[in-house]
Amino acid sequence: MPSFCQVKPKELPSSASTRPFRSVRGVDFKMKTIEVDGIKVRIQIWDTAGQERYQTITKQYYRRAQGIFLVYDISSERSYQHIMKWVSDVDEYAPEGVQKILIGNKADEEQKRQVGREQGQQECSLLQLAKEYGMDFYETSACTNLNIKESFTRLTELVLQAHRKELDGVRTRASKELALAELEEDESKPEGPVNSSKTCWC
Ligand SMILES: Nc1nc2c(ncn2[C@@H]2O[C@H](COP(=O)(O)OP(=O)(O)OP(=O)(O)O)[C@@H](O)[C@H]2O)c(=O)[nH]1
Repeated sequence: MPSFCQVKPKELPSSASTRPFRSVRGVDFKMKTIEVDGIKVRIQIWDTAGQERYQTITKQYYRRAQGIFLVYDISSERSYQHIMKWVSDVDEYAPEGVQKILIGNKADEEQKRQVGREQGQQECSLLQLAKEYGMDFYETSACTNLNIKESFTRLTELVLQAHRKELDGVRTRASKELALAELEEDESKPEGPVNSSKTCWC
């Protein structure tokens, strides 16, 4: 197993089309095209820095997010404990319907593992956390490509599903409002036949 890795952790496999990262302070940006259910989807990936000093900037990026990966390092108990903080930040700053996936990265570092895949029934066990917040969970490795494509595809699927539900909701509301407006219009019309001699100009 390599002790270091040249691959950026949130990168997708090279099979997807890419543009280089544009580095802003504390935030990296990348675009990818991936295929979900036979549909080509272009996604924007904002990789925000974890360090405290970038928090003011990075929090501003939560607002327009449709999907969020909460990433910890399986070889760092500390990074796992920080997940609760990320979760509360997401609750506070991200839009309500944002889709979330919990990621335990560096799965190739098995010999250094500090965070168990399943930590029994303990209150803050990994799966409990994922369940509590309704999140899917993957262990990934940017070194071996484990679950990288799968997790991006899943998050994209979740975002698309949520988007469809929202559109359906808008459509249903719009058609109900239209039906109501038509009903009101009908009710406001005078009853009985219209006097043609008064309305006809010919
Ligand atoms: N072994 C292993 N190393 C990894 C993996 N992913 C990232 N690394 C290494 O971990 C280190 C930190 O990676 P970064 O990409 O800077 O991590 P980050 O979470 O974006 O860090 P911040 O932006 O500072 O929050 C680098 O040395 C990477 O090569 C992985 O899956 N396995």
